Amino acid sequence: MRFTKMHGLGNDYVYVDCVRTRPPANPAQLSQAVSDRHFGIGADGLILICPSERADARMRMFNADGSESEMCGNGIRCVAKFVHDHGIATKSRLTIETGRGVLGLDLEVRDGKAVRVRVNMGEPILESAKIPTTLPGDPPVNAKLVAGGTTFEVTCVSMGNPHAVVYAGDEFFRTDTRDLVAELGPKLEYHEAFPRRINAHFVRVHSPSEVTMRTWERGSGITLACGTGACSVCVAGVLTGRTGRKLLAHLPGGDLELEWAEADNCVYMTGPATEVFTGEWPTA
Ligand SMILES: N[C@@H](CCC[C@H](N)C(=O)O)C(=O)O
Repeated sequence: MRFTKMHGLGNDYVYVDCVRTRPPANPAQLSQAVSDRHFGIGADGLILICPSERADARMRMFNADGSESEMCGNGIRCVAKFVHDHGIATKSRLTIETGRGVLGLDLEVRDGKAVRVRVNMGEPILESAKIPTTLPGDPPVNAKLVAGGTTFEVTCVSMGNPHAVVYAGDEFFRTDTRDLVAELGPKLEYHEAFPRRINAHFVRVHSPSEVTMRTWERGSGITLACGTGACSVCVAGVLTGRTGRKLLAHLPGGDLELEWAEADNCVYMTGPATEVFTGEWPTA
């Protein structure tokens, strides 16, 4: 099986062209195998680029544990780059079908290759999270819950896939002694309030237009960036009055530009997409 390793801000996936080659029989199992950083290719998961009747291509994304997610923000930028650079559709405006519908993308092309992509990530979904306790006076997306013995105030936003945003102290950004994201991220992911599990983001606000965030991803653990997560942080910032509609998010792997547009209620995400190498994965 031919594959291409790509990343968006270090959020890396193995991409397989299923437009021109047969799709893998068991993508969940394949994702676990290729993602293994010691015995596989090494990745946060697997993304299949498939034919679509409604868009230029369709993506299916699998986390490193084999679970399938509805969407991947860093992944969709790389899918667009692959579709463009590898000649599936050589336009600078593309549509990609995802688990949350068809999304539109604008590619910045240099020397024939897409380098940056702006994605219309669609409207945030705010009523999807089922949370037992809401804070008095807060919208239902805000909740207080206890995970791993720590009380969290979370803001839940779905971008097709579920996210919990926590405004956290400096201790969540230190990794020299004890990594609280590694310790408490999984407790939030598997919290009983989230029957479909959740992606957890720990955010420090610098100004109304700038944050730093770290992520614990559902099904993949700590990653260097999460695109849908950064969109949820942008929305959560507006909902909680902490940040404005335009946001620069610093993630461990680099920066994303975000905007929750008033005009159409959609979230726009802009960031890079990078191809690393191609190879052959042995199939039985
Ligand atoms: N890294 C992604 C999100 C991948 C899916 C996520 N782990 C989930 O299960 O929902 C992104 O860039 O959005």
